[in-house]
Amino acid sequence: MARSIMEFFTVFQIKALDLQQSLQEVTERYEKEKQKRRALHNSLVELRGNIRVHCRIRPLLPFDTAETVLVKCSRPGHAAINKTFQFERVYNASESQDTVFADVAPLLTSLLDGYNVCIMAYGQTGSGKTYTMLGPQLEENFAFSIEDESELGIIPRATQEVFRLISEKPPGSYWVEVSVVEVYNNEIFDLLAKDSCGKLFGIKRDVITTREGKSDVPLLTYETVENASEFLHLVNKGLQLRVRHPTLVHAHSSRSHLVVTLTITTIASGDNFDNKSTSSSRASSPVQLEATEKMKQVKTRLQLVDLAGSECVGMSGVTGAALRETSFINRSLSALADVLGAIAEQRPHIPYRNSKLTHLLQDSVGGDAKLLVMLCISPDQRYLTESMQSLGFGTRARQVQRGQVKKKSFPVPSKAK
Ligand SMILES: Nc1ncnc2c1ncn2[C@@H]1O[C@H](COP(=O)(O)OP(=O)(O)OP(=O)(O)O)[C@@H](O)[C@H]1O
Repeated sequence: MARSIMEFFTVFQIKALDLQQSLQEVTERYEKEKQKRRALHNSLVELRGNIRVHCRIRPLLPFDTAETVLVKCSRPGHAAINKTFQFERVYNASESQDTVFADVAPLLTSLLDGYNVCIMAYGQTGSGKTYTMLGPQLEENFAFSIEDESELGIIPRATQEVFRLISEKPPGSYWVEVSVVEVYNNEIFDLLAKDSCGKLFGIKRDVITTREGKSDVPLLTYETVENASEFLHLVNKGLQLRVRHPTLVHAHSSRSHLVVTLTITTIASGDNFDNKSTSSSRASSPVQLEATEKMKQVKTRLQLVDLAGSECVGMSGVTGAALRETSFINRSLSALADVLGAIAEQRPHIPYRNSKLTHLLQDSVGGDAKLLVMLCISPDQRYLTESMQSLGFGTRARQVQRGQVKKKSFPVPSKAK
């Protein structure tokens, strides 16, 4: 009896020790994870110039880690692959839209602090770009489902977060405008333009370079939105005009690049604008008045980009018009890679104008925006070549050294003479 009680206590002690150990392990792991998240948060807020790449992968191998992707493969008739890719963050299959967004959210704080921000999804067709940026699409049209909030992608969540952050600021100090554009067959379409009956229909627009060297789309429709649901409603309507086409790889393949832009205008308040200097430089003419009013505003831009997927024609089995679309998609994506290559090599000429996509994204890719690339990788071993290409694109993007990102601030008014 005494022996079995002793045994019981020993077992109990060991169990208690186990429990204590695993509790300690869990706490340590939790602390490590918290530190990592804090570091990621800080690095996003402090992002200065370089491009960050996060990789969303429905795994090639079960042992991809939080920062590395290991591709290891031997196929008969092919050279064996054993390659490791390093990114700022790698998401595995079990990581939710919530987790992905939690890593993106700090960029939105930067947006209201005066930085331009661009988040861009890149990857092979069917790899999850639209899912990551918008959420699951409805079958009947291109709209995304807003029923299940946990499935919402970066675009709707980012808008909710922007409006939440604005609600914490003094009323009337910010306003938000939205534009929705698709680049299809190397043409730009304004998806919020309306016909004479007020019905949305995509009007062709052009992209130009302004005298200041910025890219601009004259006559583009900007709609003012006052809350996230107005925004979602508007974007969903615009999305129904987006071109899609079934392919052998993806039944609802996007055939165009989608660029949703939120322009935030910050109105100067007593804190961020020197009222004394304004009164000393009081406007004496309409031109001067307009100039003074402009000085009281700062515009920052959040560009959210769902690129069309790179595609191997042999795999997607497209013919006719869809084949033409594929050729335009692949050409514009290689123009994007060329631009990154030229920036990386610090060439004097950056070929932005080789495609409408790069011309449109010029200010975000080469300019002063904080840029995050969400790399999406297909889980299917059949698409290994395309996955390797995407992983290579992400690696190149990380090597690009850009100029410093610039914070927009209110200009200091010159003193009146
Ligand atoms: N992480 C994920 N979890 C669950 N489902 C996903 C995930 N990523 C993608 N999917 C699903 O996979 C399918 C293809 O995804 P999606 O439409 O986002 O691909 P895509 O990269 O945008 O393709 P394309 O470039 O051809 O438009 C969709 O049905 C989508 O809901």
